[in-house]
Amino acid sequence: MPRQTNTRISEPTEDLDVSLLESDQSLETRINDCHRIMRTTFGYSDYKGKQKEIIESAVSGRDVFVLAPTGMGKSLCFQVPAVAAQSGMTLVISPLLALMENQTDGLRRKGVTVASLSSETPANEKTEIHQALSTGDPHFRLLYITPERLAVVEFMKLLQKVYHAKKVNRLVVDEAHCISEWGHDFRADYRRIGNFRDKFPGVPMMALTATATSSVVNDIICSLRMRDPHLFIHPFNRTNLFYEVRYASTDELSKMAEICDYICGLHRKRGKVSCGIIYCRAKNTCNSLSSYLRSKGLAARSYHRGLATGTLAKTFKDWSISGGSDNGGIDVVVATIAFGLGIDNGNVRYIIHYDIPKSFEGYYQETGRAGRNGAPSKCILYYSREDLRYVQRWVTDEIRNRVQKAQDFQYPDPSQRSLTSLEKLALYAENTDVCRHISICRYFGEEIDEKDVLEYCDMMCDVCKYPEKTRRRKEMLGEAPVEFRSVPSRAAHSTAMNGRKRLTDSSTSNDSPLPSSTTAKKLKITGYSKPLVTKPHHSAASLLKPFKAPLMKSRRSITQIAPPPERNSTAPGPELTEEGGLDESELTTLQDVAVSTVSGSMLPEIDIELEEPGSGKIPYVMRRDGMNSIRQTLHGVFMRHEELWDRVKKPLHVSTRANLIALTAIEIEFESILCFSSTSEGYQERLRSKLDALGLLRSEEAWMECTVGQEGYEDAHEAIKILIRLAHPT
Ligand SMILES: Nc1ncnc2c1ncn2[C@@H]1O[C@H](COP(=O)(O)OP(=O)(O)OP(=O)(O)O)[C@@H](O)[C@H]1O
Repeated sequence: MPRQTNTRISEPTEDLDVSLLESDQSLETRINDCHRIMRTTFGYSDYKGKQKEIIESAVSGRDVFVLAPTGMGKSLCFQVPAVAAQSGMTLVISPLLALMENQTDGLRRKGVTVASLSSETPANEKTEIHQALSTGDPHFRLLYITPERLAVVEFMKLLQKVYHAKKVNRLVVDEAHCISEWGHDFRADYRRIGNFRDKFPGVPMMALTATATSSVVNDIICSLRMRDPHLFIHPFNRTNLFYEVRYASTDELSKMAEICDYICGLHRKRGKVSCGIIYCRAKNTCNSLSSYLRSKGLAARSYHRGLATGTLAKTFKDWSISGGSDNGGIDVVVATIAFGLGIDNGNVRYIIHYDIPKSFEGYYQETGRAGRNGAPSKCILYYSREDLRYVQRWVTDEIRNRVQKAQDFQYPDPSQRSLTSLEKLALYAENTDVCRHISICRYFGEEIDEKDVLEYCDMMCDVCKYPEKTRRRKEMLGEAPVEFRSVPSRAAHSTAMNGRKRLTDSSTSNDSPLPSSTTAKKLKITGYSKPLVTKPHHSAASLLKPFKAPLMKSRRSITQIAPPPERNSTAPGPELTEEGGLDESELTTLQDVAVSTVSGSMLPEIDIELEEPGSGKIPYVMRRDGMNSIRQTLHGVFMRHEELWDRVKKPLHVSTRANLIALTAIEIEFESILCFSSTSEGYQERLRSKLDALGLLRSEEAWMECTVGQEGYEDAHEAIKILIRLAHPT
């Protein structure tokens, strides 16, 4: 990776059309204006990191590439020149609406005129922005857009007007790693931003990211067609973050209880609420963990894409209230990666990864939400080989699909970077010898001599602070590390099994490799460890109690159970498709399901009744039918695959099984369907997808923890968790 960090202020390169630059003021005046704006508008007494040099380079008209750690203050690098310019606007491309909103709100509070254009912008606001653009000289200093906007012809025409009036000062690409197919957050529309250079020659560019390896940096520069960009590469190290890996069991209860204890302990120690984020891969895990934490008195809330936009906005707002629940806000957000990029709250004191992120970059980005005001903060990663194996399988499947597609359409072989990144994250987690700060920085290509460890870590990781303890803890992982293998490429397909090779081979990893000292300790990932069994924590007990199913009249009402039908009953339940879903011909409409359920003979008669709903938004009959459909589907699956009962790990009498299925159905209906539905249509939609997912219960994957991003499996696994929990009450 080019390591140019030269801070010289250079005049614009020859091929730039200088007449298009911000104003006719001298460079010195423009720079001084920036310094003034930094102090007056933004209220900072001084620059942070290389902000000054970056800003100076930008106003000189250069293309600029900024690679700086999370929380360094990258936004200021383009906001200050944008505000300091006497006229014209800066166009900012941002990947997430929440991120755009975050920044525009912040700028408005500082009195900056700013606009944002997205699918969520109200029609009247959109019209106003279009009108402003059509004048050729919009009044706003910054316009935030998503990359998709650059494909809107009408918008591009308006932009041409502004460009011809010489009022497009700069194009900024925030979170630029999204451009690169090798970046962890690739977005196809980002790839097309490069056309901007052809359409608007001479407009300087700035690309910023916190997570890019050398190949990603080069890819971004090429894709954007940046010209001789001035590179500013900051060290990745975040000295105020304490990194710790906890070698976790797959015993969810212990993990949840330990997390709860950690948070409560922190509150006690600091004498006040401490703000934090817990990252989970699956939405359902977010829901279970946040309910658990709430049951323990913490103000916790879930944040994931399964929730309504309004709910997410409120959660974000409440979480941003300084002092958390002490001041009417919330203490902790339990989130998927949807709560990631750009989340900027200086008070975040801890980040917990409940399970392994998909990539090293994702881990770095997410931990980067902590300690943004410079105060010490903790980052805890729960790691188990079982969990790693699940994610590995998922990432491998993704690559396999892409290899297949490449084969079908004669595309070049896809990159296997995602698997490499996951492997490196596993190496990081399994390592107990090398300082975690050093491991992170090395991953991003920094060359570090271990004797310089003190510059990187002042006892701010478990390896440096308590090496013995860390090593002992790791021993609990057992003797069966996980083996990583690349997916055979197209070329290798012909020689099928010869395609097996280690991912850390230079042939598959075109990024700066981890130094030999680390790679030498390559994981002997050869199989899978036995689950690590830790003693359930005392406070986990309450989690074993079934969730209250508020709409159920009483548990007593389901005790009279008619004998279930024989296994080869002549009244089978809905047929399952090859993929494990419900056959559409069997279940054309929910009404069909309901009728077959209620009048069908396959379900044991159990006297269950839901209580009349409080809000009454969803008709009672619909709810009852929905719950019965769930029962019927569960019943059908377990009848056909009786071996599944073995997985419940408890001998159950047939009547108890039926009872258990009924209780599970009640809870699923309430927790996963009703709670998320405000209209009958929404309810039916959710019910339908839930029923499809329940059909997957017969597949192996559904019983595994790895439900990452696989909607159906996530739902199926959630149902299993409910069933198992209810089967093992304390
Ligand atoms: N010169 C400065 N002095 C003090 N604080 C600053 C300065 N510049 C920025 N900050 C603060 O640093 C924090 C991080 O800024 P910002 O969100 O721009 O970081 P970032 O580098 O974009 O991080 P990420 O990549 O994680 O989104 C913000 O709270 C911001 O107010």
